[in-house]
Amino acid sequence: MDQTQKNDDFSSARWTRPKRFDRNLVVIGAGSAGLVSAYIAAAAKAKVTLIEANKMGGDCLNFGCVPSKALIKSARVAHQMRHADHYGLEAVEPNVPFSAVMERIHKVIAEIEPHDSVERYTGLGVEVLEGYAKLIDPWTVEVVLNDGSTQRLTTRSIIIATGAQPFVPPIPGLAESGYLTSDTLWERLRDRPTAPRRLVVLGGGPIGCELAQSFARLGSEVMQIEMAPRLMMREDEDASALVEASMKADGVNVLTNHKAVGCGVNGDEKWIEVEHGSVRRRIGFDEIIVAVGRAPRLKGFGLEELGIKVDRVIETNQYLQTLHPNILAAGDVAGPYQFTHVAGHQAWFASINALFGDLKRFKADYSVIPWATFTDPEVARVGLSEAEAKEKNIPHEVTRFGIDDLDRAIADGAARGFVKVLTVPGKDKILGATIVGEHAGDLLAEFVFAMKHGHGLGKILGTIHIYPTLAEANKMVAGQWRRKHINGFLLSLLERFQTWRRG
Ligand SMILES: Cc1cc2nc3c(=O)[nH]c(=O)nc-3n(C[C@H](O)[C@H](O)[C@H](O)COP(=O)(O)OP(=O)(O)OC[C@H]3O[C@@H](n4cnc5c(N)ncnc54)[C@H](O)[C@@H]3O)c2cc1C
Ligand SMILES: NC(=O)c1ccc[n+]([C@@H]2O[C@H](COP(=O)([O-])OP(=O)(O)OC[C@H]3O[C@@H](n4cnc5c(N)ncnc54)[C@H](O)[C@@H]3O)[C@@H](O)[C@H]2O)c1
Repeated sequence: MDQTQKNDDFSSARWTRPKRFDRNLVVIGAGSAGLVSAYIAAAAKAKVTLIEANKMGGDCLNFGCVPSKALIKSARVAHQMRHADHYGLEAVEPNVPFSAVMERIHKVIAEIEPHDSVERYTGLGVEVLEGYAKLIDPWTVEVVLNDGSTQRLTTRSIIIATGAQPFVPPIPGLAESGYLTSDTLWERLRDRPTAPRRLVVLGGGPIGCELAQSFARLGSEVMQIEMAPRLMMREDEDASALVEASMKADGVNVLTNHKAVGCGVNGDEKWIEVEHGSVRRRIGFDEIIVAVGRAPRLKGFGLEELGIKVDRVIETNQYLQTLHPNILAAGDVAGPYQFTHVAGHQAWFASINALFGDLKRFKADYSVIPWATFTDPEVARVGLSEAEAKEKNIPHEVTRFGIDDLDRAIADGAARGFVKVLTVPGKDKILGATIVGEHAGDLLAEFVFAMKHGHGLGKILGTIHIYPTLAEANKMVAGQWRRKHINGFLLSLLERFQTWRRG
């Protein structure tokens, strides 16, 4: 819906537009969306101010992608030590000084921090203010700086890039049980000598799965509670089944179809009550991580006062403009996806439309959006899943190659998973691809590129892939598609030709 067309009550005419502006652009939030927006604006020679209330780099660097991937790596090494006999070495039970694992995570964050730092962005020509921003009118932003002082800025355009935060469900007793979230766990568990002994992970989405598997591999007894019938509901059943089997093999006790209904503390013993059908039971734990989704940060900084709807995400049009066309939104706060690379992608549209929208606007393009969940095996997808194609009645053909048959995967002891490609019936045009397996997130790039640039499976088949690599799986699936579509008439002609040539 084009927000710029409606809601006269809050049209900009209600406020007095300054005759001139201090800045071209103010960006609120220095996470993935805000950093990229500010970077592009500075590159376009705009006077741009970036405001961050908490940590430069936002959730991805400080609480999300970076710490979780660093944790996954340590957990994977522990897993490999435990299963070293698969590679002809002696298997050993790893000794896990948990605080050292956490220290490494903080070192990794510190090593990446300079990429997103105040110094770097200042050097790029961005003015960075550390403080909390609030919209006063469609062209004025007030910042309460970390030193307690206040500053008011006037600007032609504003980008809201305030991100999202863990959603905490209203489960009775949860607050009293002292729950952890992705925002808090990296600090709260930092100095522990060992991983929590009994850990409940609430939620079976990407965060829940990545964390549950990692903690299990680092020695926790993990109970993962998911109210849906399976883990990773957004992915096809065959993909989530492989992940679930692998998590169970790692010792995660996966309880699907279980809804958390209450928590409590009896003396030193914390418990969570879960409901499965009509049966309720209590599970004791030492720590609980809540990972049941992320809610956009929408309230408390002036959006409501400007009439911008804040129900679920910031309502924007296809150009990422709110009902005030000079106020735009990007990243988790705008939806519909919650990924760092999508936040960065939206930032291009938001910043270009913010700076030049009155001359030319660009619609945010969501036609080819990839993502991966970094469980072991990884699950990566671009475009349609099989379930979505069926649900939307989209004609499609499925071609599947089992990675268990791939030379390099066999040599690496990683012979599991698949590449599944959906194509237009009778054509090689790719509608979607799902890869489950080692490095699936990296392998998917070829399909993302092909879809983005309109190349079909024929082009992938016609491309040399290095032997022996995991990437050959992409060529294999294309080869399988080709074999299904061989022209029978041509083949019989060929056979007759060869027979004739033998005399
Ligand atoms: C555990 C975990 C793992 C993840 N793993 C991945 C992954 O592997 N790959 C992936 O693509 N995505 C991953 N994500 C998602 C990814 O972190 C987010 O999609 C991404 O950080 C969104 O960026 P953003 O700029 O929209 O918001 P954020 O990174 O949340 O940045 C918003 C910033 O705005 C600031 N802010 C808010 N309000 C104000 C205000 N009024 N004034 C000033 N500043 C304000 C906040 O302090 C924050 O720093 C993960 C998330 C989590 C939690
Ligand atoms: N690798 C990645 O790219 C990556 C990794 C982590 C997070 N993320 C992003 O962060 C977003 C949020 O992830 P998430 O895993 O927190 O959320 P999610 O919404 O993807 O999954 C939450 C799960 O919790 C379940 N749930 C909700 N309430 C429950 C209850 N009371 N009891 C039991 N189960 C309950 C839901 O059924 C759902 O399956 C993701 O959608 C993704 O965009 C991305």
